[in-house]
Amino acid sequence: MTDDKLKPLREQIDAIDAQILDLLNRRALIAQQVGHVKAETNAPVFRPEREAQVLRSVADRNPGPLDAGDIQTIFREIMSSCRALERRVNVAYLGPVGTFSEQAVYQQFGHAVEGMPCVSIDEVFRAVEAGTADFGVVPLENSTEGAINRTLDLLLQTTLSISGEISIPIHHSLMSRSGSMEGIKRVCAHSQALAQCQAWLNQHYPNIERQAVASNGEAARIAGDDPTAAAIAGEIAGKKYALGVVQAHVQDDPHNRTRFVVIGRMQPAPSGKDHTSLVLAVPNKAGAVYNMLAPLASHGVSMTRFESRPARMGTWEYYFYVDIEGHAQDEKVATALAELKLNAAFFKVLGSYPFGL
Ligand SMILES: O=C(O)C(=O)C[C@]1(C(=O)O)C=C[C@@H](O)C=C1
Repeated sequence: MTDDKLKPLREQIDAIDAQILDLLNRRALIAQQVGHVKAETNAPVFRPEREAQVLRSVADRNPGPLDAGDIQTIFREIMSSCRALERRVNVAYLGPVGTFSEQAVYQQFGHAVEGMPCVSIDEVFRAVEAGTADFGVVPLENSTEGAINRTLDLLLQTTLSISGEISIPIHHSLMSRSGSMEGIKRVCAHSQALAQCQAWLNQHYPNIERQAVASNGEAARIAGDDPTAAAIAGEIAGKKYALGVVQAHVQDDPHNRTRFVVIGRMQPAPSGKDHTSLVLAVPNKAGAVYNMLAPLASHGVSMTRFESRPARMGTWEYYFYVDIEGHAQDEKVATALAELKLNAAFFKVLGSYPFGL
């Protein structure tokens, strides 16, 4: 009975799938032509501003019933596969596989990329600077724990630019081989993850040793090998090492998120909705920070983030990491930046890039 009703509906789905298949391949053929044009001029294959515009436009035009976010996920993968026909880009990230950094790579580039897990944030920068990887993805800040200082320090020194941002919800799970805490003597995780779960751990397992390891992926690997170790990590990492979930969502803040940035040698053109990241320093005198930022207000440029970091050596006391709305090529931003530069003892534009989706 049910099958009788399903048959004509499935026939309609089959017919539509044939059309989708045809259209996808027609799109891919055009992307291949784009690839040839780019190859002639050595132009970059990955164009974050164009991808952001396509994703915004499909979400805006989406009539439903499919969810706009789901439509974007589908189109991100379509563009990823089309891009891979032009050339498959390599993306270095803080490994091992199964970490939130890897998830951030796929959220930005789709799955048709070559992921290159690296052992440290330094290694990610080195791989991109040396040209071994086209892009890198590094964590910049966590909503509970604040800035990732190593990333800030390396952004100051590097010749690379920020070409994208990605925000990922961070849900930590406590996991072990058996899926229980019986016989568990230590809980392993990255120090940031231990910090993000400390109230929960204090309440539930105050007497179990906590061990900081290089990454949550590494913690999951350890727990996969050692029946007396549990790991705090994302469930993707847990699945990779066949761990059972003792308790999901053990992070203290349910809205915990990490913001990642994409680093590379290219500088995206304006997409219409962009952020620009800067590093500034001012001479150490009263009112200097206030004066430094005055051009932003006077030209109507909004500041979305302000972070200070000790300079450690040299003439200035602090570096200020500032994010603003807009692209460095937008007229009012360009004017404000030119004025900022005049007042600053140190001034570096880290990059302009599309708003994270
Ligand atoms: O428009 C381009 O430059 C393309 O290469 C096409 C395309 C796409 O599939 O839409 C693929 C890769 C780029 O990152 C942007 C868009």
